Amino acid sequence: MPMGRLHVLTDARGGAAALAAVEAAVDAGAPVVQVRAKGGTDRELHDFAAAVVAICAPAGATCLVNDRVDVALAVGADGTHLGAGDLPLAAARRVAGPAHLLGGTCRDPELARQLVAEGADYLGVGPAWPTTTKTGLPDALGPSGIAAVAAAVDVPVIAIGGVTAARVPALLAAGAAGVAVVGAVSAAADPAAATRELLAALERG
Ligand SMILES: Cc1ncc(COP(=O)(O)OP(=O)(O)O)c(N)n1
Ligand SMILES: Cc1nc(C(=O)O)sc1CCOP(=O)(O)O
Ligand SMILES: [Mg+2]
Repeated sequence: MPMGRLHVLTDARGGAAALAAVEAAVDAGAPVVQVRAKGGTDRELHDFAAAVVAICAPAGATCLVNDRVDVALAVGADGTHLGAGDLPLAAARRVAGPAHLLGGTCRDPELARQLVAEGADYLGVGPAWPTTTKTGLPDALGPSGIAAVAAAVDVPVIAIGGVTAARVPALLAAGAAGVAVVGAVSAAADPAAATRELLAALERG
């Protein structure tokens, strides 16, 4: 399955509003949705992820689950995105098999190379710019930090953190294959229009 260039991450609170934004984004052509829900029970995460798969699958959109390869497999998602505190990428690969998409978060070329050696299909690299969506992140990498990682590996680099349509050209020029967003779609007054704007920026390059 080809890796889409726009990853729309769900509002971490989950629920009906998050699902409505996913539906609008997928209807507008978002190729990848990442289920990113924090703070709920395993059952709540499972049910939310299953609902996102049910939106993505008929539209041909790829569905990834953040943090939890077990939940991704249980709901029939296409892949899992793993961060520093999650199951190691190599372990997730052993559990999920070769066909399951696996992405890993990294912020420097050294970890990027390690994750690819462990079997990463793509890398999420950030924060590209400061973000209000997540706390505790290191300083923003800027396009030059994204470029350093993109030059080190041959898997797609998906830039994340403070991404807007206006910032897409700088990221593509840095070697990013695509972008991941939370606020730019989930917090938009019109998530479908916001998705179309991001897709147009990616298409223009
Ligand atoms: C595409 C993409 N890149 C990076 C991240 C961050 O993932 P992670 O390090 O697991 O942090 P949380 O998202 O769990 O807060 C991502 N989710 N997606
Ligand atoms: C979930 C996440 N991870 C990041 C990282 O750099 O690892 S930045 C981020 C939040 C991205 O949200 P927004 O598009 O609203 O800035
Ligand atoms: Mg995570």
